[in-house]
Amino acid sequence: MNTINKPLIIIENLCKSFEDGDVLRNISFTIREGDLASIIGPSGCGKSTFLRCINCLELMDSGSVTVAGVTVSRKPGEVPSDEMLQKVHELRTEVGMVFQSYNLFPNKNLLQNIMLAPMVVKGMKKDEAHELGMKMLEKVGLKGFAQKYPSTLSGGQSQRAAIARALAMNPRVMLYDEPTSALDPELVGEVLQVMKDLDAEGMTQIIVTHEMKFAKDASDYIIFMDKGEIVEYEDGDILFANPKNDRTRAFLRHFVNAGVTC
Ligand SMILES: Nc1ncnc2c1ncn2[C@@H]1O[C@H](COP(=O)(O)OP(=O)(O)OP(=O)(O)O)[C@@H](O)[C@H]1O
Repeated sequence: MNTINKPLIIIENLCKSFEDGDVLRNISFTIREGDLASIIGPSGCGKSTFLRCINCLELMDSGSVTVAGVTVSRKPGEVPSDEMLQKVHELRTEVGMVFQSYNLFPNKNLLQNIMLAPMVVKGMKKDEAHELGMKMLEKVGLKGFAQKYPSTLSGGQSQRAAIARALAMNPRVMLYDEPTSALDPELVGEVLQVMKDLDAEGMTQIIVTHEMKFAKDASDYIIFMDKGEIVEYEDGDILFANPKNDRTRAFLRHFVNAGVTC
């Protein structure tokens, strides 16, 4: 953790509902450049929705998200304008996302999987994309796997390839939605190690995870969510309650009464 780094992701008053009710309730939070934040919380509390709203895969109902200086902002009831959708597009180019299911193209080898988006989306030349693809595979420890097809890989190798593919778009931020949940226990460590390596290189990362030990050991922040709110968060060894949240006010009072300054 580097406390002098500047904010890279600023989330303000983020709200999102689906037919069954409110899923994100007025979330505000800031993540500094280079930090690794883990989001934990009970099933259905809104972790994935929160992550998906950060890169506007789900457009918020209201509030704003700023990533690397690009802001998408929406007032309650506002119909998305072309300008807003342009901002969504800009913001999404700053963010790479990795899912529980690796979503690799089965009919392409690993190198082709990684080369595709830089060539199609960014118009990169084939030679350059090839060089980039090899570099990304090396970064995740899969240099010798360039010609392999997804069906021949373990889950851990597939997930590392999915990370390499996201990295090839040169994002400022990486988001991971339960990246190790589908893996056999012995394969979890190799994927978490890639995130630790990226952290050491200064990549800003947010991970929704059930890996408590990883969250505790590797994160700069742990964000605890419950019922669509951040109820508390841990920054280094200090646990902060969310002062806007009724359920955590009592918690905060407990700290103040105990003489701890939050
Ligand atoms: N696209 C959607 N349409 C309708 N409801 C949705 C949609 N996405 C999420 N939800 C609902 O929003 C709530 C929060 O879901 P979300 O996946 O964000 O929770 P989560 O904390 O990530 O859960 P889990 O740990 O089980 O993955 C759930 O009730 C879910 O059914």
